[in-house]
Amino acid sequence: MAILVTGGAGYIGSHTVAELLSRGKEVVVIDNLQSGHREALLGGKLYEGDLRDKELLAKLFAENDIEAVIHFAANSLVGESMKDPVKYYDNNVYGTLCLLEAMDKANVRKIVFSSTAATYGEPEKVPIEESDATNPTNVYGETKLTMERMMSWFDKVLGIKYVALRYFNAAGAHESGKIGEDHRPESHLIPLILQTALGQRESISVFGDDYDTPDGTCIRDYIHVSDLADAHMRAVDYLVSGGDSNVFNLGNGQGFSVTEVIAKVREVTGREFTVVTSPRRSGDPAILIASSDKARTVLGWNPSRDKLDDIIRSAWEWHLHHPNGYDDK
Ligand SMILES: O=c1ccn([C@@H]2O[C@H](COP(=O)(O)OP(=O)(O)O[C@H]3O[C@H](CO)[C@H](O)[C@H](O)[C@H]3O)[C@@H](O)[C@H]2O)c(=O)[nH]1
Repeated sequence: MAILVTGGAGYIGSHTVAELLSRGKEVVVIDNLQSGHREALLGGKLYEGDLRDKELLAKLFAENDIEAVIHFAANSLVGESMKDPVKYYDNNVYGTLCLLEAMDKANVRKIVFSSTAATYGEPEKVPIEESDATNPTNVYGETKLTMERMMSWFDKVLGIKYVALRYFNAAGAHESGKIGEDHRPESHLIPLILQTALGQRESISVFGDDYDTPDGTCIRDYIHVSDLADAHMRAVDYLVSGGDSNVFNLGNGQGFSVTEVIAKVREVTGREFTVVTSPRRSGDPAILIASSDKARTVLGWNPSRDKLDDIIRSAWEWHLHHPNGYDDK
């Protein structure tokens, strides 16, 4: 039986496909290649198309014996979501509805999917636990929370079991050096600093140095993308072995400030570059740190690449050898 990976050509999706393949699993991917890259797929059977294409989904489920679904396909830019909410509700929420409808028709009743720390909004306390209040401060986070709520009703009414994985800040690249992060446009901190270290950007902007943190810059919990991929394997195994619907945070439980991340990039790359201070980016909480105790206890997840050093080293390898991302074959 196969695992269906939606959005399998994207950043976290492609690392999860690589992990599934290395474990000898049969993999089917659906991706509209809007932000994903064909070259990011190290294997599997690709259906190029959109989740909202009900005919394509029906064909995919008819042609393959799907055991469980791992659902990544979504738009995930906070800023864009505040300019174009229609796009986010349509692709993220309606796309998920189409997927759940097709799963029900095909009698596939297990789904693991990407949720986000953005479901919490401004946290009440850190580290954040899954039982803490969810008050998204942007459309992107709201659509992901809506997807979680939909899943819980599809469980109650139709018996579709789900695991929602709330990622904190995904970073790093695959150890093979073959796949890594390539967003267009890029908006994430670590790839932007690495592009600056490569000389592709004039400077890196620090968005705000007057936060209530020790050095005044925002603190985030960076987690290696391959550790995220591993958590997806565990979540599928958990559902296959009869686990009930559940929500898990995925982070390291350790926070690093923007200034600390920049210092680490200088250390790892040995390169000098210009850093400028810019105004705060709207909607950025000062500190986001996960409690991942639940994932550790219930899923047996133990992120091994838990040092910022490993994350930045692997990302630097990818950027050095693919300065133009997947355009460099
Ligand atoms: O040029 C930059 C880019 C980012 N930052 C700062 O670096 C930190 C990390 O920013 P990212 O954009 O890399 O990540 P976010 O924490 O904003 O976003 C992450 O969490 C979000 C939810 O909170 C979404 O899930 C998103 O996809 C995910 O990358 C933030 O404090 C941000 O202000 C800068 O100082 N300069």
